[in-house]
Amino acid sequence: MMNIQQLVLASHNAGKLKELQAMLGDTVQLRSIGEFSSVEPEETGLSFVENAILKARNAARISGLPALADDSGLAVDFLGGAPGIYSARYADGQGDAANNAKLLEVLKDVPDAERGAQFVCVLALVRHADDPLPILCEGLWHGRILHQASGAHGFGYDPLFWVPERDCSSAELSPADKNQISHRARAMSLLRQRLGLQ
Ligand SMILES: O=P(O)(O)OP(=O)(O)OP(=O)(O)OC[C@H]1O[C@@H](n2cnc3c(O)ncnc32)[C@H](O)[C@@H]1O
Ligand SMILES: [Mg+2]
Repeated sequence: MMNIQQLVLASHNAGKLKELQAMLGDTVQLRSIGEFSSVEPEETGLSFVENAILKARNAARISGLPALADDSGLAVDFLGGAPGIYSARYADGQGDAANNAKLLEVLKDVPDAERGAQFVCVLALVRHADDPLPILCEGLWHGRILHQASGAHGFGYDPLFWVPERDCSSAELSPADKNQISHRARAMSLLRQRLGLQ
């Protein structure tokens, strides 16, 4: 298939870069789009897929390199899938702590049985900015929203996401453990297969 040694990661999120680079190992060098531009494209799509493609094309255009984008988020059952594609902007751009505080507040009277949620990750890889056939891989991770934050690893909503198969929050998992079972790990495993990396 494709022989990719260097990819630009179309993300300004340091947590994603760390996780994706750890999953790819030495086979592929991920360069951050931050090396080329500090301007973040507006995520105007209505789906994770559209936003991932939009970010990947933008990064390929700016860098001249093949580009990988990750569009991800948290879909809460009780909220009909919100914040979903708006997860990063849930508290109007005030950042992770504000997003988490808002989610806890909105769910404060909701019992455990109705606190189901899934992390979603879509990876999009384009060979160049106008690639007519982006490679798309998705991963889901099912869990539940805790009543309070717990754990210091990871990023974003990790302290609020209870992982049933490990009986702890995803911020209590070691980075290596999270990278084995997360939504991002599942999407990356599919991408590695598509690229012939395993
Ligand atoms: O768009 P880029 O530049 O990649 O960075 P971003 O942080 O804005 O990324 P998204 O637009 O994809 O929004 C993803 C949101 O979902 C959250 N999120 C995604 N994956 C996560 C994970 O593994 N653990 C915790 N939160 C996660 C993340 O914190 C953001 O609030
Ligand atoms: Mg974003």
